[in-house]
Amino acid sequence: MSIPPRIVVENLKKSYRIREGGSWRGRMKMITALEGISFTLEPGEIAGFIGPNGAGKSTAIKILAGILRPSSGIVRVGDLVPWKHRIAHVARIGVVFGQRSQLWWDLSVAEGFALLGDIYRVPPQRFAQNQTRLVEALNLEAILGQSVRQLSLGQRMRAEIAAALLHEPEILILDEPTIGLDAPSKLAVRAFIRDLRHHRGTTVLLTTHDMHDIEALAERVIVIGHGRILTDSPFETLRATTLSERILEADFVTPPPLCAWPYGVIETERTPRNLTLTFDPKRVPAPVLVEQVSALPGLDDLRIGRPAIEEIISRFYDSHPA
Ligand SMILES: Nc1ncnc2c1ncn2[C@@H]1O[C@H](COP(=O)(O)OP(=O)(O)OP(=O)(O)O)[C@@H](O)[C@H]1O
Repeated sequence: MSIPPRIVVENLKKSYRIREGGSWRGRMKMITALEGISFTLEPGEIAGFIGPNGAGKSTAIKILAGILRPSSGIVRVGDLVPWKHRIAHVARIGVVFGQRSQLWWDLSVAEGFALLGDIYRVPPQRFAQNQTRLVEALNLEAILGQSVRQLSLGQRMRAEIAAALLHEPEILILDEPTIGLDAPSKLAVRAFIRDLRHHRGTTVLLTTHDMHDIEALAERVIVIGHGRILTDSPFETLRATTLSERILEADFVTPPPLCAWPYGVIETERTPRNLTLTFDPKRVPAPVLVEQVSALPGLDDLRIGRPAIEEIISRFYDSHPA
C-alpha cells in the first residue's frame, strides 16, 4: 500500500438554504454549518473530530468524502479536490457512516462485498486477498452468507468496516463507528482500527460522541463547535490544559463528619455514606488531603481519580459559548 496523501483544509465554509419552519410556505433562510475551518492531516495520522450536536462535524466529513460541495474554501487530498475529482477520490478513501449502511440490505454480506469489488474495479485476485484478510481480522466468517438485514448492529458494523476497506483505501473516514455497539463490539472495532493504522499506515479521521473512542484511538483531537475549530491538539494536551483537577471519593460506614477543607478543596457531593471532593493538586497535594480524610471517623475506603473525559469535554464546550 502506498503512503496516504496529505489532507489540507483551508477556510472551509458551508451554508445550507432551508425553509423557515420546515414548511414549503416558509421563507428561505441560510444556516451556517461551517464558518471557515482549517486543518492539515499528515499521512498516517488518527484524528478525532468531536463537538456537540449540530457543531458541523458531519458536514465537514461529507465534504471530505466528496458527497457535499462546500460554499467556499479549499480541500485537497493529495492532488485531488474531493467534490471535483469524485471517482479518483473515492478510490483512495473508505467511508463508514455508523447510522447508514453501504451494504445492500437484502443481499448476503459476501454478495455485497463482491458487488463493491466490482464497483471499485478491484482486480479479482486482489479482491480475494483483501476479503480473506478482512474476514479474518474482523471475524466475519460466520456471517458471510447472512443477509445484511439479519445482522446484529455489532456484526453489521464490522461488515461495514470491511466493506469500506475492500479496495484498500489510504484514508478511512468514520462517522460514529461505534454508535449503539455493546462494549465487546466497541473494543473489537477500536482494536481493528488501531491495527489498521499500525500495520498499513492508513490515515483515519473519525467523529464520535463516545469519548472512549477518542481516548482509545485519537492521538490528535480537533474540537469543533458552532462551525469553528475550538482547539486542535494532542488529546493529552487537551486533558492537561482543560482540567488539572483530581477527585477524591471516600466511603464511610457512618455518615461522613462535617469538615473544614483547606483552600482549593471543594466538597462536590455528600451522601449518608459517601463524600466526593474535587481538588487542585497544585494547591493541595494529594497526600495532604488523603491524610486529612484518613483521620475521619468511620472511613471505609478512599480513591483518587481524574475527572471523566466527558467532563473535560463538556467543560471545554461551556468555556467556549456561541
Ligand atoms: N441537509 C441539511 N440541510 C439543512 N441544514 C443542515 C443540513 N445538514 C446539517 N444541517 C445543519 O448544519 C448544522 C451542522 O450540522 P451537522 O450535521 O454537520 O452537525 P454535527 O456536528 O454532525 O451534529 P451531530 O453530532 O448532531 O451529528 C446544524 O445546524 C444542522 O441543522
